[in-house]
Amino acid sequence: MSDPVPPPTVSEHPGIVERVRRSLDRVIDPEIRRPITELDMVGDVAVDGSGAAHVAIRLTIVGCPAARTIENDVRNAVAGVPGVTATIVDVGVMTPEQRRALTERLRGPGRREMPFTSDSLTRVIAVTSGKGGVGKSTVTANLAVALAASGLAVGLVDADVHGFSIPGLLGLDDPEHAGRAVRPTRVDDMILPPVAHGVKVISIGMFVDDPSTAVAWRGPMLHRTIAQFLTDVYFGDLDVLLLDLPPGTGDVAISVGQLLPHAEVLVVTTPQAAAADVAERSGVVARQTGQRVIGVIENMGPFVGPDGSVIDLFGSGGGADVATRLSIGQDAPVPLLATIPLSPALRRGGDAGVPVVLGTPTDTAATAIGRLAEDIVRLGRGLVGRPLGVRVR
Ligand SMILES: Nc1ncnc2c1ncn2[C@@H]1O[C@H](COP(=O)(O)OP(=O)(O)OP(=O)(O)O)[C@@H](O)[C@H]1O
Repeated sequence: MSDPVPPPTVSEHPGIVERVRRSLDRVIDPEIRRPITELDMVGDVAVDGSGAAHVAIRLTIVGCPAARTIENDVRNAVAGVPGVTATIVDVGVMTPEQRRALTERLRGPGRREMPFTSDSLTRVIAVTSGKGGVGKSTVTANLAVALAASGLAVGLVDADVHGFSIPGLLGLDDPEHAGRAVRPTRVDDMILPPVAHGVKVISIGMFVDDPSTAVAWRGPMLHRTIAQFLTDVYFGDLDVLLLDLPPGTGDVAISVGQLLPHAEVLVVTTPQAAAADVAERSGVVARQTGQRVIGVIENMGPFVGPDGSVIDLFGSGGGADVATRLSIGQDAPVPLLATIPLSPALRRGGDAGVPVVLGTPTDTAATAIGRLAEDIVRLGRGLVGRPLGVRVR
């Protein structure tokens, strides 16, 4: 669609068109997370004799889900420019050439490559567990949100293909289709990850109509999917990319090990001795692919009731035990980074799609996860001579 021919600029406010344009620097595309002026989404801008500003906006695709937000933000930004009496926004769509130019600019020209190499400034942290149901996804979702709340640019890949739960935990359910996650926006072959609580999220659950579909996938298909998540999804510049792996030592863990051999690994376990045995195995497999286990998280630890009574459902000591065992064979000891207690608020927050670190930040599980996030930032990559990879914006 071509931009409308602008009316003449009013003369009694010299430079007003430039000021209107500059005000649009503050309008951020909610999916790409960059100013619309940088994304060539602003077409002609003019101000007519009555002081009405005419702004042409080019959306990436027809039916862009962010259209309403962008239009409102444009109105608000332009309304603040002295001399502007009204704002008329003409919303159009980019031409295929403009769209191609945009995707090339964001991703670089030519063949798409995996941006998360060992040279990249993004810290890649894979979260694994031995057994299912130990709260790995709940902890990962909360950790991602806590890191984002501290000012970091955070991405989260839900690689738990057989039991994807991240969209639900972060409130990314499709309001129109019960049991389905929201669909990501596609700009040509570039996928824009939905953003929840400041975290850019991608999950297999966003691509399947029937949640049981993914369960049937074999190794090569899973590998291609994870590889595609890492190359075709536009995460932009991230400080931290978290991956929620499926429990155990299956195909996905091995693929992630091959695709991201420099990833740091967090192992989640419960205090139970039986869980500790299998948790250790996932850490060992991660290490075999070259990844480094940076810590153990013990989840579902003792719950202290309001009357001070302690409910010790899963016993104790599992986390410390895994940390000790994984320390053997690593040049530095593996720390037990956090003990997160059993917490009804943590469970409720997950069910409601509002992570406890935001919904009930004073809850003991929330404070434990908050400290975990701080420790992870403080630990940096932990490798001497490597860039820290963490940048507070
Ligand atoms: N500390 C906790 N206190 C109370 N409930 C918890 C806690 N951690 C997790 N849960 C609950 O336990 C259940 C399992 O959690 P979650 O789905 O995160 O586990 P998981 O390890 O990712 O499982 P899987 O890998 O098999 O998908 C959820 O209902 C979650 O709300």
